Amino acid sequence: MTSAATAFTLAIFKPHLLKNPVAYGAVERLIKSSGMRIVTRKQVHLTQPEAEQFYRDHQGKFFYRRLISLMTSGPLEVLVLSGENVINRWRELMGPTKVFKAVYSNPECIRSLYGLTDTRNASHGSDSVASFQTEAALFFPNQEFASNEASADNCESNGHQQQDRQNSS
Ligand SMILES: Nc1ncnc2c1ncn2[C@@H]1O[C@H](COP(=O)(O)OP(=O)(O)OP(=O)(O)O)[C@@H](O)[C@H]1O
Repeated sequence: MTSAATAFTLAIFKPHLLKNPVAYGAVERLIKSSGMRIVTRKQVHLTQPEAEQFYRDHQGKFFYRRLISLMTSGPLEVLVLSGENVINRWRELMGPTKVFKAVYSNPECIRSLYGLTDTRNASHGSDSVASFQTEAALFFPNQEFASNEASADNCESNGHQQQDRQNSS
């Protein structure tokens, strides 16, 4: 059965979040308790050209170099999440881009709890369906993400298998 309400987003746990097992576990629990599903996930260590491609829209901004430096500083985890209105729900869970603002406006959000600076703000989330499609094509070029419950569920088990393979490699 096709569900128009099922959607996808691409989430990234930035390198400093991955290095903190307590924060990593807490964010994972937040995702699960919010009802979003983890469709697939993998850890990658971006090269400089890959990070520059991912953040090409920010080229020239004052924080661009430090952003590329952060995103290439160690492994990060990329996840595809699914669920109703998942783009907005994940962005809400993350909170505002700027950690200082996050702390005051939403003390329970991920960036408030685990962000260190405006750049090292713990996580990323697609901001639109078009962004999700571009980002998913970069990180999961051989996977299709179909908007129906059955394929999301199938993908979830595939995702665990993929994670298991990566953990064992
Ligand atoms: N003013 C800033 N100072 C320092 N770093 C910034 C600033 N604005 C954005 N960044 C960094 O660039 C990333 C991308 O910025 P963008 O404006 O797209 O924010 P966002 O949509 O909230 O975050 P993301 O795209 O990572 O989900 C941010 O997550 C943050 O790491």
